Amino acid sequence: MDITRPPRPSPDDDASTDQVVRVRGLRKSYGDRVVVDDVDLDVHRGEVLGIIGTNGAGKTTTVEILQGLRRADAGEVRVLGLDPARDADRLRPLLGSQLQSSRLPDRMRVDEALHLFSGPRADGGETLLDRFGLAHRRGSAFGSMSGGEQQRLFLVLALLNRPRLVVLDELTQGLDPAARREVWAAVSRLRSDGTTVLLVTHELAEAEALCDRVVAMRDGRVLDAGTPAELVDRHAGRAEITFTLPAGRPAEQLAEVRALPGVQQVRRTGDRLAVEGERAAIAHVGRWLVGAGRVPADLRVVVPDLESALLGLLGGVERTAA
Ligand SMILES: Nc1ncnc2c1ncn2[C@@H]1O[C@H](COP(=O)(O)OP(=O)(O)OP(=O)(O)O)[C@@H](O)[C@H]1O
Repeated sequence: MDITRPPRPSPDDDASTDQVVRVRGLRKSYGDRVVVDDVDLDVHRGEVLGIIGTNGAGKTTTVEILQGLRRADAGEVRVLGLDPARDADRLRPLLGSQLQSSRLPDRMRVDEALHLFSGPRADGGETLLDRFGLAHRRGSAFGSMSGGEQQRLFLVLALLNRPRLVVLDELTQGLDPAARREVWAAVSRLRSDGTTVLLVTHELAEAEALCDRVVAMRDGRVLDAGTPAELVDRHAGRAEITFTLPAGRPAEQLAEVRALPGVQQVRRTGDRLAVEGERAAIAHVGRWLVGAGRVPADLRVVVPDLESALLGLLGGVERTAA
């Protein structure tokens, strides 16, 4: 398993006008503790970039530096061509943020919040409420809204001033599964609109569903970056397919399954097979079962996902350190 750092992009990459965020060699310490350690990050226009990783990995610190809320100790940071430390006033109107600890006064109504957060670039507050399913709540107090509605309101507020970059930090933390799905649907609408989004999350299913690319961090460092599928291919365990063999000749069937593309290991216990392999093996075993005449009732497939990829990545780091 290769957990080496991804290649550092050359300085010329900045020439692309599609680059919304460009970070090179970012460092930040609190006291003598380094919490962001030589981080490179790129966000391109129209993409949803996820930052995932362990607790205390430095994710929030990184996105707060990008927004000019904290100062870097070293490194180059450009957001929409601006240096957040020097140009915070010019940058702020171009960003839409939902921060990890966002909250509004319980008695503030939705329409009051829209008014309060409207800047000179604000546009289409009513349309946004409608799009995110909150039009009927415009007269409601914040404190009377469900967790999912509150988070969707934060999305509306983050979008109100037509930002060129939206930063979402732990958007679905503490939400129940149904509310989380509502918020995911809202973010995926942003994605299909081509909004550029930087999303910090612990929810790996969320990152997998919503992000074009993800950056995995631990202890202030980037471990790897790529599309969710690339990280799964590089670091997740194998796919596992288990089933009872269809009636026939088990020894021949076993040999056929072993020979299927992507299959790496087959264990047989009685008439039950456990097949391990690349994700492609799922398709080939499925086709073989259909060809064998009957899809077994006990067919079970465990597909490697981003969660197993992150665990594999963290495990790889530990093995390397040992
Ligand atoms: N103001 C601060 N002073 C001292 N240490 C801090 C401060 N803010 C954050 N830290 C520490 O820096 C480290 C990185 O914190 P950060 O919030 O960036 O991590 P994170 O990856 O967002 O973590 P989590 O997923 O738990 O929110 C943590 O160990 C945290 O305790």
